[in-house]
Amino acid sequence: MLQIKNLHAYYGESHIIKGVSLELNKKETVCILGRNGMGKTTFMKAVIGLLKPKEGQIFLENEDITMFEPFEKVKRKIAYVPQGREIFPYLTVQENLEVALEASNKKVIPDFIFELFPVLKDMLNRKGGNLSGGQQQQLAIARALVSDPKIILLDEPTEGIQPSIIEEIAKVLNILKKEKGISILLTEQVLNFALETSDRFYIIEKGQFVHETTKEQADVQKLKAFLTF
Ligand SMILES: Nc1ncnc2c1ncn2[C@@H]1O[C@H](COP(=O)(O)OP(=O)(O)OP(=O)(O)O)[C@@H](O)[C@H]1O
Repeated sequence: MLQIKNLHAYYGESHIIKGVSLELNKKETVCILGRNGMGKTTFMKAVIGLLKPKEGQIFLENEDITMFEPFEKVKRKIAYVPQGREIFPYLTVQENLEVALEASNKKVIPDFIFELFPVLKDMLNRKGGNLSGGQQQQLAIARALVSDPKIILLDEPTEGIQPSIIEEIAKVLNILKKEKGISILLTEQVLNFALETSDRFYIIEKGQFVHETTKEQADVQKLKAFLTF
């Protein structure tokens, strides 16, 4: 459903993403694994349109969306959860979710969001900035779900989060895929989380994919070696 072909992205003159291609199918979770600074965030920014690719193409169900602005991609049901969450710290949980509501055509926050993240229901009046890192990540995913996406892009969702909440987030991602039919493209450094959630893996090094495998065929030791210095 999402096809990325020979994508190149730059910061000014710095060539960061160097000809990356991948396919994300319906009801599939694909994970890009890589160490710090290998280009995961840059790749995600290029896919959602915060950074315009210099070369290559992105197709959503055969429509070329390469140069679309992020809001146009959101309209086409692609949601993005950035690294660091970027929730509004001075708005309450409810207000954070309502901001996303304004951008969608819904009037109320769908109930299933609170079924997935009961903790958010208990904290509706709490300021986003007063939540733990894990709760903020849950809020960020919840906010992405308000727009009823077909595809979710998640940039390092486990970063700075305690293990029990990582486990909860893994469960939610699996529910979203299996029960809601959402396709997920994520970046990670935490291999266990990736193995729990993802069907296929790409290893990124210096802006290029250097290894690709399905979960069934994955050599876990090899994946681990790519992630350690
Ligand atoms: N705004 C920027 N301007 C110039 N270079 C940048 C910018 N942001 C990142 N880079 C460089 O691009 C390269 C890839 O960075 P990127 O943030 O995409 O990596 P990453 O794999 O997401 O790492 P991390 O896990 O640390 O976020 C790094 O060499 C980084 O220094």
